[in-house]
Amino acid sequence: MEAVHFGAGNIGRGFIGLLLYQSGYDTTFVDVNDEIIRAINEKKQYSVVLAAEDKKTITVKNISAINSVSNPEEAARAIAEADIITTAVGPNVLPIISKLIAQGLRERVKTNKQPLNIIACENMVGGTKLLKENIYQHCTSEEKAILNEMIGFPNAAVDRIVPNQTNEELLQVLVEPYYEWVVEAPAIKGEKPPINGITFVEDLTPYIERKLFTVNTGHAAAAYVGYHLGYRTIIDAMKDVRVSDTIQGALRESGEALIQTYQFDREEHEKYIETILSRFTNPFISDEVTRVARGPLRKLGARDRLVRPAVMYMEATGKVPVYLAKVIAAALAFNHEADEEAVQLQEMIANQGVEATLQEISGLEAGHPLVASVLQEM
Ligand SMILES: NC(=O)C1=CN([C@@H]2O[C@H](COP(=O)(O)OP(=O)(O)OC[C@H]3O[C@@H](n4cnc5c(N)ncnc54)[C@H](O)[C@@H]3O)[C@@H](O)[C@H]2O)C=CC1
Ligand SMILES: O=P(O)(O)OC[C@H]1O[C@](O)(CO)[C@@H](O)[C@@H]1O
Repeated sequence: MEAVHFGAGNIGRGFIGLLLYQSGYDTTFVDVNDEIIRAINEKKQYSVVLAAEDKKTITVKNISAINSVSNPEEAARAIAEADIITTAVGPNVLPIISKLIAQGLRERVKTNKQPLNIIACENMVGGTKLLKENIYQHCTSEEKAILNEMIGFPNAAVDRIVPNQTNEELLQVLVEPYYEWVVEAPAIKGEKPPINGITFVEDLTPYIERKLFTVNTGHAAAAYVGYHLGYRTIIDAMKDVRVSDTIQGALRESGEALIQTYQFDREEHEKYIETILSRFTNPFISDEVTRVARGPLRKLGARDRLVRPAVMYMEATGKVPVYLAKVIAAALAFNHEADEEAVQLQEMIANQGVEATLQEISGLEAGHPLVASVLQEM
């Protein structure tokens, strides 16, 4: 079985590539980082190390890589022949890879009548849907009609903490042992992809929202408040009671929103929160606050991990969140100079003020009580 995976980064190598290998796929990574691409083609394998006491190491084999910028024809050919396509490139890159995928699918449908599934593994609601919409922008109506029959675009939720890597061996990846990959079954074309480790569900919405508004909301709280207080790593930030109190409060608020919206069992949800918090303090992982805080414009978006649970909380309880407002305020203050979105955010604030900036990024209308609550925390 042949897999094409876009993005040979932390999640690409440390999570999706690993599971594809363990399920019997030969994987072609498509990326733009020439150093990584050359290393994959030269070594033809890499190690995944589990961040736990025994540092269990798994060797991932049967891999190759293509540079989509210098060799788009070869990448399109790989897409045409693939049995599964996955991505872990970041939400902002999905529109960029869509033209190449459309080109590959156009070649594919001329000769290959097998159904194919494309799964975006990104931290967002509706990642594959967004990718599909972008692919379809490059297709004619006739092509879209054919793709509708042959290509499945299931949305997915992926959960595994993979920090930035500082290993001597370039391709080696350190990952937390925990993982969860949930895929919506009804959108699949043909047989379900035989990937060990995927949980197929009928309705993804509760799963992705529970994950995004617990793991990622809590992690973002640690990162933004931790950065504000001068911490470099998540584990150090978590030791500060001002950070841990804010996380607990933010997860109580997002938890209330999730429980009331999706009728999750309260006790089960509290256990889920505890598991998540213990993952943030894994002593075998050193995760930088600037990695977890990366992309504040995206993270302050209407459907992302801060504003959406805050609005859901207001809809569910009629109250304005306090702790989520604190985290949104800390996110607005994120001014890390190496982060393009943080620089852009600070320019927006300097030019038009905090209130107008928050409204523009989050889509909250003027006079929204959440905006007032955030401004109080600044
Ligand atoms: N690192 C983590 O713990 C987790 C990350 N995610 C999600 O996974 C996605 C990837 O994140 P990471 O692996 O951490 O990022 P990363 O930065 O380590 O990897 C992204 C990869 O995409 C490549 N890329 C960039 N532009 C490209 C293009 N035009 N074509 C092909 N490849 C391109 C980069 O060169 C890089 O190798 C994001 O959506 C993230 O939110 C989800 C769960 C956990
Ligand atoms: O990958 P993003 O969306 O930029 O955000 C970082 C977040 O993703 C993760 O990498 C994994 O879910 C977390 O470590 C963190 O909450």
